[in-house]
Amino acid sequence: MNFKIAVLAGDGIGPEISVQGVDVMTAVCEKFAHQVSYKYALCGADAIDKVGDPFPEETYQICKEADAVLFSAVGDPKFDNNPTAKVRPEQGLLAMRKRLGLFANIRPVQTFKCLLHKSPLRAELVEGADFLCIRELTGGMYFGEKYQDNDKAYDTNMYTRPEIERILRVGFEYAMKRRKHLTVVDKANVLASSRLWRQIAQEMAPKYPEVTTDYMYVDNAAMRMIQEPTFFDVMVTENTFGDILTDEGSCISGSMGLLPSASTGESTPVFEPIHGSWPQAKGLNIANPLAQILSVAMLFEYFDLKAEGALIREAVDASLDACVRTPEIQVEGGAKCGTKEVGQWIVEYIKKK
Ligand SMILES: NC(=O)c1ccc[n+]([C@@H]2O[C@H](COP(=O)([O-])OP(=O)(O)OC[C@H]3O[C@@H](n4cnc5c(N)ncnc54)[C@H](O)[C@@H]3O)[C@@H](O)[C@H]2O)c1
Ligand SMILES: CC(C)[C@H](C(=O)O)[C@@H](O)C(=O)O
Ligand SMILES: [Mg+2]
Repeated sequence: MNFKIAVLAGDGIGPEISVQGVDVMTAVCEKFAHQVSYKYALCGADAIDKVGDPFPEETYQICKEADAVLFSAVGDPKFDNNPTAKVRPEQGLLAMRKRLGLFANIRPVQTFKCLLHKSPLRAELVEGADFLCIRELTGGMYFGEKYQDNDKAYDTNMYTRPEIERILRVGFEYAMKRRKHLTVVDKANVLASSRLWRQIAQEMAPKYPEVTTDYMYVDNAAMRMIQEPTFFDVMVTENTFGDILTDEGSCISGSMGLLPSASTGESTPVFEPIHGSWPQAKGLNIANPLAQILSVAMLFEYFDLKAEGALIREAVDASLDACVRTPEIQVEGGAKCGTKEVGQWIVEYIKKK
């Protein structure tokens, strides 16, 4: 392959983890004789500060022309603490997803054997948990009509049939490739939008007779995820619910810094950690780069380059086993490692293989 990669590092810990993702990408490309070139582009608060737009047109063009985007994180306290700011870093991320038509966000929730005790849940409970959350990414409340004044505000949770059908199809197809169990997560007992989701899912289910399809209210799903995470194989849900449930999912793995994702759809796919810019950790070399690095593994797998993805996963497992870990998942008495040390250990492992 001759990869053209757009790199959007963003804000907070974004630039630090981005470097590690790029270095891993380069190392794997060298190993497997792929060509790779990078174009760096502005987004988020950084882009607002520099050009006044969280997703400048130039960034869009760079993404559009790339084979894939390696995205890190956006967000800054100066906007988080100013609820009336009209231009916000997160709008850049949403604009990227919308303009690239990335309606399907694949968020795997997995456990690592040596990290089972790092979960706030009992190790025996999370052991073996391995599911995908398919999160709809370009619809719902995030993109529906909004209004805000000093006395009233609303967001509209709107979904159309084609939007629902295409994301459910992704859910059924992933279920077919996995353990053939799809859980449709909704709030159909209250929300009209959820009732349409459930109606369409019921229409589609007979086309996938091998898949066991069940329906679960989101409040129950939030409980079941920590009560019996091994219950799930593939869950499919709307934008807002998927956002919330996957942060919860990171507690199954043991850290927010472990969950990668792939945002796919009509145009250039984006590979991005599920976590944010963790501004408090900016520049401290403590952010876990594994969510970013595993996003690179998902990038290769998206292009059906399985050995490349597998090598990254092997290197990540080896780093964890060797206790080359960032502080939040380090063992007592373990070596002091940071973002760079973990990333570069993985790069060296790949080079030596
Ligand atoms: N995709 C994105 O760019 C994205 C996602 C979520 C939040 N945000 C933005 O990030 C900013 C901070 O939001 P937040 O504090 O709610 O969420 P966050 O994900 O940035 O941080 C929440 C907590 O998760 C942990 N964490 C996050 N990343 C980690 C990593 N790489 N390694 C280890 N631990 C990690 C930390 O304990 C942190 O306190 C806000 O501006 C928010 O809008 C952006
Ligand atoms: C920053 C925010 C817009 C974003 C989302 O809600 O989609 C983030 O939380 C995520 O999970 O990627
Ligand atoms: Mg989120």
